Amino acid sequence: MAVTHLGSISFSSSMPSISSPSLKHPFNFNKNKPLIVAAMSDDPVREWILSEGKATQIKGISPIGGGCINRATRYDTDVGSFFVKTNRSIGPSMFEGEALGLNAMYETGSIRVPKPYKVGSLPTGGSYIIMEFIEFGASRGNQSALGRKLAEMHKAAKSEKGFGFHVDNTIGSTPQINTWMSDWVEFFAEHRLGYQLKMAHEQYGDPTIYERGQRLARNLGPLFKNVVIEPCLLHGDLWSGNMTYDKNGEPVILDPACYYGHNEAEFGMSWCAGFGGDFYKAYFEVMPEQPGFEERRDLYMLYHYLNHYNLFGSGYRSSAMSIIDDYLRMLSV
Ligand SMILES: Nc1ncnc2c1ncn2[C@@H]1O[C@H](COP(=O)(O)OP(=O)(O)OP(=O)(O)O)[C@@H](O)[C@H]1O
Repeated sequence: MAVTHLGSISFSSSMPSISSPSLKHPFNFNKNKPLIVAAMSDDPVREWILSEGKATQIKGISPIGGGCINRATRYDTDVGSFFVKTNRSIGPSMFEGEALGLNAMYETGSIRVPKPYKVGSLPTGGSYIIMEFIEFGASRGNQSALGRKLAEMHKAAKSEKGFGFHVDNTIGSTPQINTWMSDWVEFFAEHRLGYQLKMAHEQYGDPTIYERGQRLARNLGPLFKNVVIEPCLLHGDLWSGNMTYDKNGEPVILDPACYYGHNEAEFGMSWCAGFGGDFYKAYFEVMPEQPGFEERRDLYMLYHYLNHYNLFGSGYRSSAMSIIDDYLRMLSV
């Protein structure tokens, strides 16, 4: 099994090495001392919890429902609980992307996110991620706190590399390309809209949405007039299933598809996020609304509608198509 070092966090995996200088290992893993894994343990999750996790006893293991893609489990130990997700068929790259995203958000010290501890391969194939277990309270809570803390995260984490992320990750189970680019409009046109449009064309043989969508993607410029766009750290998949509150009522965000992008792109899933007036008011107090925000709302939703079309089929096609047609009319292209 190859060993990947991500700055000072270490993930055992078969993936090539990637680096992210901001990452820190929760248990003071010594980055100068490579982790040598002679043979893969039969149960690497248990092994990690009982070694680097510092537990001496696992008191209980229980399944957690709610996720669609992975199996989620709670491990209760004498040093507290751990949250573990496993995937029986996909290698560790998906969880590495999740861990890098969680860690980047965690490091901002703004909104609460579970701290990632470990990613690795399973001996039977597949992969796992171990992270901090968070005791949840109500699933709906203070919207102002959510808006303010999300904006604080956007404000705190800026990228010097431009728009993109350290690794490609997934949005749902669709690949999300995060190759760094210096221009946001080009990034969004190519890696967000362009990628999904190509997928729809290949998957469904849908030249209409492809051609009209590409025409829109080539003509986005006027929608960004007089806007200063900084690469902010985005959760990337912020809908109600990925937001909750801890038992103290603090907002928590989970299961990210992080990248550095235009902050407004964070609202692309707002059609199933339940953001209300209090949320936006608090958000804009920290990250002021920019000119043309309302005109760009649908554009950012389009990416996610296209992704839903690609993931779940034709039920989402008409939403995507009508957004594209409206913009083509508005922009006269
Ligand atoms: N750190 C955590 N601590 C406690 N419970 C968690 C934690 N992270 C997630 N959960 C719970 O576990 C469930 C499954 O997690 P998650 O949604 O991340 O799974 P997934 O299969 O990767 O996601 P999805 O299929 O929704 O994309 C969630 O509904 C959530 O309630």
